[in-house]
Amino acid sequence: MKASSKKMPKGENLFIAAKVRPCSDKKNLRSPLITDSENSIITVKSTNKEQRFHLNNVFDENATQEKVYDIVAQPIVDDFLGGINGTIFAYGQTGSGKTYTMNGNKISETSDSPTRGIIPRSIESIFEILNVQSKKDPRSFTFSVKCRFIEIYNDTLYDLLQTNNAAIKILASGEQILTVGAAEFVVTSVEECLLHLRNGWKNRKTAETSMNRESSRSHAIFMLTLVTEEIKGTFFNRRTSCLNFVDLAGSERQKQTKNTGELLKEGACINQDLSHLATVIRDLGDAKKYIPYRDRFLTLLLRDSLGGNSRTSVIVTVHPNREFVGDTLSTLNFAENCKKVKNKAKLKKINRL
Ligand SMILES: Nc1ncnc2c1ncn2[C@@H]1O[C@H](COP(=O)(O)OP(=O)(O)OP(=O)(O)O)[C@@H](O)[C@H]1O
Repeated sequence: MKASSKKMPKGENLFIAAKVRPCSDKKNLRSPLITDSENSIITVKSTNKEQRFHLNNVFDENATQEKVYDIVAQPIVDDFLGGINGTIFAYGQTGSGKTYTMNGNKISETSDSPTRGIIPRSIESIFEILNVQSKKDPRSFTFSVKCRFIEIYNDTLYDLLQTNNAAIKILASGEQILTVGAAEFVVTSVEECLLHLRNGWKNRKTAETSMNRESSRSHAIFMLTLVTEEIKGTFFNRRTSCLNFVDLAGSERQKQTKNTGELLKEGACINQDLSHLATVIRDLGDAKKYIPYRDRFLTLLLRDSLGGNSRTSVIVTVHPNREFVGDTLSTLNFAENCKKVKNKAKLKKINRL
């Protein structure tokens, strides 16, 4: 299988898209956002100025989940099948549609549901392509897919696939980032993989806040590892690649959320992680020599996805309501900084028989 970069610009830069969710308040029709999807520009009108952001893609509030998948995720999935690591992550303020974009409208949606998100669509595409290849050539092509699912909650890592939701450790060993103690399951079909995804999602920490009825209180990372073995003439080709789907918790302003107690503590931890992520992205954009990945679990886990051996797509989600214009600007500035980050995705070498 060949790695390809269909629809994604050649080169190593991160692919950055913005998505506007539908307005939550029908009376609030004076949205400060103007989307020009044809030219991939989003403009924010605040009190007395206009700020334009030119990204790789801009999806307006009518964009379908299928379109978002085709542009943001399919090229990364194709490369993953060809042996190249990939990451797709969603970033944005609380309630702006990250979980909707990554997973869908509900935890379990059927395979014909138009609202299913990037993760189930990617899983379907991966197994469809692998099964076609292995049926065509069962003696010379074999594959194995494994999945893990972890969350970072209040500065601790948990395994979402273990019923006791066990705490796990993260270790940086040379080029590798290891999640020690995380369960890893072999999955042989779309259904099996989706079952783990849904079970893990149910274990994820969420809570009702004033901004979102089911707000994620943790960063969730669903990880797939693929090993393919192919014999071509006198060549034996073994490739390993990882694909991470990251649904970050949303940034939140205490003034707006009015959270107290545990929710306030969680919010502070989420904001610290996101602020450190923004620092790492800025430092990478400025080509600094030392990047402080190790200072937070989130950035350590994403080390390869940001400035490392991976192809990465970032989808920033924004709310069209005027009251959130400050958060929208902050999210789009984050997107603007991501544009400067360069990755160095590598394909492992072919071994001769
Ligand atoms: N494109 C969309 N179309 C229809 N509904 C949407 C869309 N995007 C988001 N929503 C709805 O908006 C609400 C908030 O979305 P979601 O939970 O995905 O936000 P979030 O960014 O993940 O929030 P948090 O950071 O608080 O977890 C949900 O009820 C979701 O169904």
